[in-house]
Amino acid sequence: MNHSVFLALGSNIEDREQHLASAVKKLANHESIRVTKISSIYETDPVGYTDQGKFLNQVIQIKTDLSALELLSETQEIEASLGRKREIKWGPRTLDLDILLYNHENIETETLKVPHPRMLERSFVLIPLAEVAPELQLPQNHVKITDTLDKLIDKKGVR
Ligand SMILES: Nc1nc2nc(S)n(CCO)c2c(=O)[nH]1
Repeated sequence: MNHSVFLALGSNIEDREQHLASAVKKLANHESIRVTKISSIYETDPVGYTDQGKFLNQVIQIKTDLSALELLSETQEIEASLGRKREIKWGPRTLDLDILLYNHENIETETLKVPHPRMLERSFVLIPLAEVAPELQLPQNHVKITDTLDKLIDKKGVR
């Protein structure tokens, strides 16, 4: 298992906790994936499309032998198996399973961008990520995740 990957999970359709737990279990049961770190679960107000229920968000670290694109098809399969219907693009979802970081690689294909393009402005991603990997240096800016989080909080004026 020589690739370190961080995944973001989110759900705002009940049973939210069950959807997150099922996704982690499916990943852990995959023969080429080992779940190595699991963050706390955070209840967060929806950002972007705000006319929807609160999310539960979580970040996990996995070690895997899968390539990034092989992992993407596994995550899409798990989303589909939990009933993910892409009705409204930014609308409610049973489960979102996003690849945040794949080693320290920059990947850009039609179907996959890593590091996740919106992760630096998402406190619902950065806070659980900082919990499981406080020493992580982000490939985008080579800044420690905890310092990036401080900047985001300053910018939003939340203290
Ligand atoms: N708080 C919160 N807001 C969100 N808006 C979208 S879209 N999403 C889905 C992210 O891919 C979320 C989310 O996971 N959490």
